[in-house]
Amino acid sequence: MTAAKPTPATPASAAQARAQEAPRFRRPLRLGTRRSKLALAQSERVAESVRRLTGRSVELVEITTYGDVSRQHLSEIGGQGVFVAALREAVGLGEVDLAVHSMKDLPTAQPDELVIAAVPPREDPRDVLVARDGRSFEQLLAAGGRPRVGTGSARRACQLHAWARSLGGAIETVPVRGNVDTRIGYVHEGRLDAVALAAAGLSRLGRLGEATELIPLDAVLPAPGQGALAVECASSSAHLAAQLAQLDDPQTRVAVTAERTLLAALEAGCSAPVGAFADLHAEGPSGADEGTASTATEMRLRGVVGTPDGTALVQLSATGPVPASPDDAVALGSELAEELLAKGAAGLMGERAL
Ligand SMILES: NCc1[nH]cc(CCC(=O)O)c1CC(=O)O
Repeated sequence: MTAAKPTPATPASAAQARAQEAPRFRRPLRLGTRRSKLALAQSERVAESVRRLTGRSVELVEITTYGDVSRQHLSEIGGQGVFVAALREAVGLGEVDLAVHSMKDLPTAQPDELVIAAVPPREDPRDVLVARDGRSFEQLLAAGGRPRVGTGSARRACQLHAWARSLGGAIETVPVRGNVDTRIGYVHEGRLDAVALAAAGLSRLGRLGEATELIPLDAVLPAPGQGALAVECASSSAHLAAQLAQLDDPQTRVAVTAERTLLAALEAGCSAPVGAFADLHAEGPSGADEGTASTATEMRLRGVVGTPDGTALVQLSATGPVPASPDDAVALGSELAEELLAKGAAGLMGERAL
């Protein structure tokens, strides 16, 4: 600390300055959230960023969604969209000012009255395994029998079966749902040999250390948008949207835009076995450097579609210059979707068990 100086007449921080510029915005912002630990963790993290950026207080408003109370299997009640619908409704009705969604749970159709004001920097997009006795996937397979792997996701089931086969083994996938504790509990209770989860979810709960393996992207592609968040507000809240835009990471936005375009173009239901991942990298042979924000020149979009038993699977990739705007990312997503459809993707999705 330097010696005390006379207190300046101007506000001490940029945030306070902004708050003073717009006194009518000083009531607390209401951020609608689901009540699960994961939703609360990611909502609180975004709330903290919004407080820092705007100097406004932000309060969390818990909203119970049908998906939280129903014990039905997700594919029967309409997939992850059920979690999002109630939050979107609350934003649309002005009951809350904004909502934070896991991007992968967000339906690809964007309602006119809502806008994704920010897509913050993405976390690790990969899936992980939490396996018994700290075992790797290969070790589980080597133990013989058919290890029981819990997942409620057709995408994960499809690719995990295919991965096991590529290693000369076989697994049994067991549908599970419930929160992270419940799922991991099945492994500790000995009911399952492993469960597959999103790294980002565990990480946001501070539990990534419980993962026994980060599943390589070459084995299992994540759900479109996995690891990313969407900060949504009413389209009519232009001032708020402009403030929230400061949380936006353009690279994450173009990547998830490409992935979600692929999903939409495949006309896939949200429980369909579609994986997609776009990464930005420096030009050159595939597998070259990851490419940082400044050096990336290309974006590669990978997509996979298959049957839940993993016996049929189409995986392709498309590479283009780093999109200058989300619209350019749409082009790459559409192109890859067309190629996947030409290779029979529609037939594979049609075969999925409902
Ligand atoms: N399916 C529910 C869901 N929605 C978002 C995440 C994790 C966070 C993310 O992917 O961004 C999870 C849990 C999981 O799939 O393990």
